Amino acid sequence: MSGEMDKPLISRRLVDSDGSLAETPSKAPKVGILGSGDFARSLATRLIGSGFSVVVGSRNPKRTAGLFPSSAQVTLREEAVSSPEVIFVAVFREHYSSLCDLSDQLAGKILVDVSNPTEQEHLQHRESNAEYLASLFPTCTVVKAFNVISAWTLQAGPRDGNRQVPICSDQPEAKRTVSEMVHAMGFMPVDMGSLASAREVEAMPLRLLPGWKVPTLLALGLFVCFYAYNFIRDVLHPYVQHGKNKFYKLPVSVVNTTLPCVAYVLLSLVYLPGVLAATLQLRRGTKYRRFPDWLDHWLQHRKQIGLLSFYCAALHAVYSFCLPLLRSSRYELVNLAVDQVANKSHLWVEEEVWRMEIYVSLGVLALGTLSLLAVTSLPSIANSLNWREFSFVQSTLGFVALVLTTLHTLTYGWTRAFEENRYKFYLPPTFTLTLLVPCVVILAKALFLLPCFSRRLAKIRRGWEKDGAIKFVLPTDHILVEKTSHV
Ligand SMILES: Cc1cc2nc3c(=O)[nH]c(=O)nc-3n(C[C@H](O)[C@H](O)[C@H](O)COP(=O)(O)OP(=O)(O)OC[C@H]3O[C@@H](n4cnc5c(N)ncnc54)[C@H](O)[C@@H]3O)c2cc1C
Ligand SMILES: NC(=O)C1=CN([C@@H]2O[C@H](COP(=O)(O)OP(=O)(O)OC[C@H]3O[C@@H](n4cnc5c(N)ncnc54)[C@H](OP(=O)(O)O)[C@@H]3O)[C@@H](O)[C@H]2O)C=CC1
Ligand code: HEM
Ligand SMILES: [Cu+2]
Ligand SMILES: [Fe+3]
Repeated sequence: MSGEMDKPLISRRLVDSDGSLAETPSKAPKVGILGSGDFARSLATRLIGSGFSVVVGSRNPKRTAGLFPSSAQVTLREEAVSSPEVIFVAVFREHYSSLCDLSDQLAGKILVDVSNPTEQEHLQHRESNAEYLASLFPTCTVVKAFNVISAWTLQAGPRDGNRQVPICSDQPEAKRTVSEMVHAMGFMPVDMGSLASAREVEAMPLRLLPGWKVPTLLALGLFVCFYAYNFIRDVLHPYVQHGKNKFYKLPVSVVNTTLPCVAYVLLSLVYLPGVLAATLQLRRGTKYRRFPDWLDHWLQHRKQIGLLSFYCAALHAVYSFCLPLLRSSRYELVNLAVDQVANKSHLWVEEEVWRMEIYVSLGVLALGTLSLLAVTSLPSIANSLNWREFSFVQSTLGFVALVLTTLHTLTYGWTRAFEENRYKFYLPPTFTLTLLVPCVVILAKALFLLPCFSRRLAKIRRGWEKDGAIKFVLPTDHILVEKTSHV
């Protein structure tokens, strides 16, 4: 623990309440830590690096002292808590009660609860760890902070990973003191209100990409269905009907027929809810009524569905570039050449050449357009665009990508939908199935461009209502209002 870590991040300075940097008194403020585990060690190192002086309270200071930076004072718990005003409690919830012996010395001080419950603990206790700590020490002020920062991030400094530290407490003054410390350590304090929010703050590290669950399951479901369908058509059918072994197609060929279908269907599912919402608004003649829950949810998950579509499309492009490299395709090419030499024929089907040149070009253009959408969905880029620019890329260019993909698929499919020998076990070629939803979306969008519809829709979206005067009806369910999507 040398070098970088010893250098103060914001040396001997503290952040003033108004956010400006102010000189601290020449004596470094003293901070206490109870516990000598992984978190306590990282915290002590970071605090010292940020210009604080640290005193650690351990049940066994002799054993643990060697693990801390030399400038940290490691001592018995009773001794450690006597002078600092702010004391971090870096022990697990089940050991909080062991601190009760110290309650006299702790009276009037600020206790910072950094603990994280396990998922099971979180479900088991209705009361958050911080509130439990507050109930054990009624004479102290408890502040919840730092639980979302891992010991590792504390060690490595705030350059990588999450910089935000949610803070809550019932005492604004204590919250401000801890916020200033968070700031001085190079992190961003985020005020989460009173200690009643502690349960929510403690749930944060338990989350694993919640907005992605349904879209990911949807993509996986589509993948499995299309893969099975393509397997039956491209592998099982030749095997059963003609005794041909085409199992070599499983890793690349079948995957590369499946991925683009998933990408295409997902892309159309990004634009379908907007069409459904517009249809509902047209039918109801007002925008002041909530959409049904399923539609609302769907509208809110479009970003994730779109990014998954982009991911599958990008994989499809890479797989497609690899096709000529495959041994199977080289053998087929050589066999074809041998056949031609034997028959002295010259193979150049003009229509096939044009078809492929066009569909590959359209595919590349579609992927290029989708990349723009993906890039603008990065928060740093989205923040630099105004609302109109963002909606132009997301709504207009996204729709252009859907049209380009449809043309790509149509030129790829060409007349195959009408050739009888393309129907394996009476199953139509895969691309015909994927065209259904996108074509509905494109037709509906075209329909909404007709003056009669577009004018009415524009009026409705400006607040006009079918029944005459503009009415502003507050939804009965106030809590849900903020989460409601508006199209
Ligand atoms: C790769 C990729 C990345 C994506 N990233 C994001 C992302 O970062 N964030 C995100 O939200 N979505 C993202 N999406 C999803 C999608 O692009 C957006 O949700 C997009 O805005 C949907 O467009 P839409 O036209 O269907 O719907 P909307 O833009 O919701 O509009 C629906 C219709 O209503 C019209 N309309 C909307 N508001 C008004 C109004 N006030 N007055 C008049 N008419 C109106 C529009 O012109 C449109 O015809 C992404 C998609 C993809 C493929
Ligand atoms: N590790 C991490 O990345 C993060 C940890 N946290 C939280 O920090 C707290 C500490 O975690 P961590 O440092 O990883 O855990 P450790 O197990 O490494 O350390 C816990 C400390 O608690 C003390 N302790 C252990 N048993 C008892 C006991 N029976 N009675 C009293 N004190 C005891 C010990 O200190 P001593 O022997 O000196 O008394 C020990 O060093 C937890 O609440 C955790 O949720 C929060 C965010 C991230
Ligand atoms: C660099 C970009 C792209 C290239 C080079 C490309 C190339 C190809 C190729 C070679 C095929 C034929 C695959 C086969 O022989 O089985 C194909 C089919 C297809 N592609 Fe693309 N593509 C691109 C982008 C896209 C994008 C962005 C989408 C959709 C979002 C897409 C959707 C499809 C679909 C649906 C099919 C038909 C699959 C089938 O039913 O067999 N492609 N593409
Ligand atoms: Cu959902
Ligand atoms: Fe959700």
